[in-house]
Amino acid sequence: MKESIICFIGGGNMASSLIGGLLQTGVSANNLRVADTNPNALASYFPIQTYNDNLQAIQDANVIVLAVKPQQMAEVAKSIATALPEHPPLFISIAAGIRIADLNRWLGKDRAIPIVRVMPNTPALVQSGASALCASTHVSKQQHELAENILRAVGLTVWLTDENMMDAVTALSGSGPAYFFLLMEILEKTGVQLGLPQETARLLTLQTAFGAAKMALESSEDAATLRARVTSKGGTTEQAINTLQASDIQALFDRALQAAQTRATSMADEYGEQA
Ligand SMILES: NC(=O)C1=CN([C@@H]2O[C@H](COP(=O)(O)OP(=O)(O)OC[C@H]3O[C@@H](n4cnc5c(N)ncnc54)[C@H](OP(=O)(O)O)[C@@H]3O)[C@@H](O)[C@H]2O)C=CC1
Ligand SMILES: O=C(O)[C@@H]1CCC=N1
Repeated sequence: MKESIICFIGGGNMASSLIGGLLQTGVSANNLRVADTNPNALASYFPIQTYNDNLQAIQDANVIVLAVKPQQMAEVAKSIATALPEHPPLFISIAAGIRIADLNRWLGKDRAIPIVRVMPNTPALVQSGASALCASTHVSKQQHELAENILRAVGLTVWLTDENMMDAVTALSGSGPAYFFLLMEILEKTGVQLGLPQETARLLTLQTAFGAAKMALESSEDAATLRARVTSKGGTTEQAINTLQASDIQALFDRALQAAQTRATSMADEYGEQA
């Protein structure tokens, strides 16, 4: 990965998290590029080369990370196709929903293009991302390792052989940080309502979230057991958990993640097949 030139097309929220995370891990700024409709804003954040011309940005790149919105992907990929060399570089797409087959058709028409579809998440910015990766059959062993090295530099990686699982991953870990941030917002607000100063409620919320995640990651016990250890019989936690379960919090999350997964699948149809 050290010598590879990695070019991001689209420099929004997710690309910025990946770029920031890669820079933090020691990837040289000389090896990273980003193209965006508004490159000036990015140039002030990151010490890397920025472009407003995608075709100029991809010249000599070993890896092209497609990081535009799903609805922009067909147009962007078809335009890049016009400038691809005989031996195309590795493409990494992070777009929700967009299928490898559609990307290959837009990028290569009938020729095979090495594509790894990835669903990362924004904690990549602090090297704590979670990414699922799925490779097209045209990805070489070296390119497979390259994609793995890029994403592993910013967090956990898991490989999927069944691309159909990517929409479930999107619902779980792609969107997942937002669920935890929402819970943090709720806990902080409720703490204030219970009489705590705002900053105290904020700090206690964040440290509790961090501590619970760290403990769950480092423990050999499952989340249900760790929860039971907090829940003293006849105590305070029991009251809170009973209240949450009386409103069927499991059913609520079932519906929420189902809705996210369904949207990922519908985006694939909306912006893929017919695009
Ligand atoms: N945000 C997240 O947590 C995650 C996002 N993703 C995926 O990442 C992708 C990007 O999402 P996100 O970063 O949130 O979206 P953003 O809108 O923040 O980023 C997309 C960027 O691409 C730019 N852009 C638009 N058209 C072009 C073009 N033709 N050429 C170059 N750049 C262009 C946009 O500019 P402008 O604003 O001017 O249009 C914008 O800056 C999506 O496909 C999403 O599904 C995946 C996992 C997590
Ligand atoms: O909300 C979205 O569509 C993107 C994909 C996963 C996280 N953000």
